[in-house]
Amino acid sequence: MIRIDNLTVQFGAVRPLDGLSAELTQPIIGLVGPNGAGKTTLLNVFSGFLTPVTGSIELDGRDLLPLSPTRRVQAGLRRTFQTEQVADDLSAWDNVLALADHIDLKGARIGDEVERALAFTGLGTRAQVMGAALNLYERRMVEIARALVGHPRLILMDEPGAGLDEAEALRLRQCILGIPQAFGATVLLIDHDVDLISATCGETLVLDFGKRLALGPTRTVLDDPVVHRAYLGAA
Ligand SMILES: Nc1ncnc2c1ncn2[C@@H]1O[C@H](COP(=O)(O)OP(=O)(O)OP(=O)(O)O)[C@@H](O)[C@H]1O
Repeated sequence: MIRIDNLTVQFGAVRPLDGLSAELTQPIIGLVGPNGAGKTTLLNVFSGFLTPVTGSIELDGRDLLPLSPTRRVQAGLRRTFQTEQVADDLSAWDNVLALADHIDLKGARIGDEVERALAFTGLGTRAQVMGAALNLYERRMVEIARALVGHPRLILMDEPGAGLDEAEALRLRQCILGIPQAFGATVLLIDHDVDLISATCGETLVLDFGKRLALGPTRTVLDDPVVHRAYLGAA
């Protein structure tokens, strides 16, 4: 369970998040809104890249914001990025293993976890391929595999579907859908692909100008005329 309370981020006169509060309880949660609504800013606050001027975030009852970014990783917070962070000169295996630098898993156990994460994301046979030789879809899956290592509790995904073709988007969808059961983690998913959000997210939070425009079951939220006007009509 994620509890966001009165979160405000300010850059000069701009407030990318403005008094945002929300309780999120589903295993897969959508985060949508028009360009500039504050979605990535919210992920940056979760990760510790940004400090809000007010507010708090609790993950399963634990106050997240006082923790350093590294402690957040140890507490089970994971993230994939809009521009994927895969090192070209490391194999898929070593790219995933890199997360071990931030967690307490050592030796054989970390190897087992890397293997499981790569197999789950369909990269089992690509483990020794260098990052530079992986295609866009495979690089996205490496990012997701990295997020699955070391008992994740909350995985933040920033537009994992961007630039994928239809078949790849479908495989991504199946992967995301399987994460809560296979790894016991919640997924908070930003994407402009409404089909991906609809197919995966039990609930969806809609931001507009840094404020909460809607929150509820995904179908209800996406059918809301206010959401349509602010977001879907403009998408
Ligand atoms: N470092 C910064 N300094 C000043 N303004 C910023 C900074 N980062 C973000 N903003 C502003 O905050 C607002 C929210 O940006 P954010 O990237 O969170 O939106 P978003 O919903 O993720 O958009 P998109 O869908 O385009 O990725 C925008 O108006 C943006 O210009």
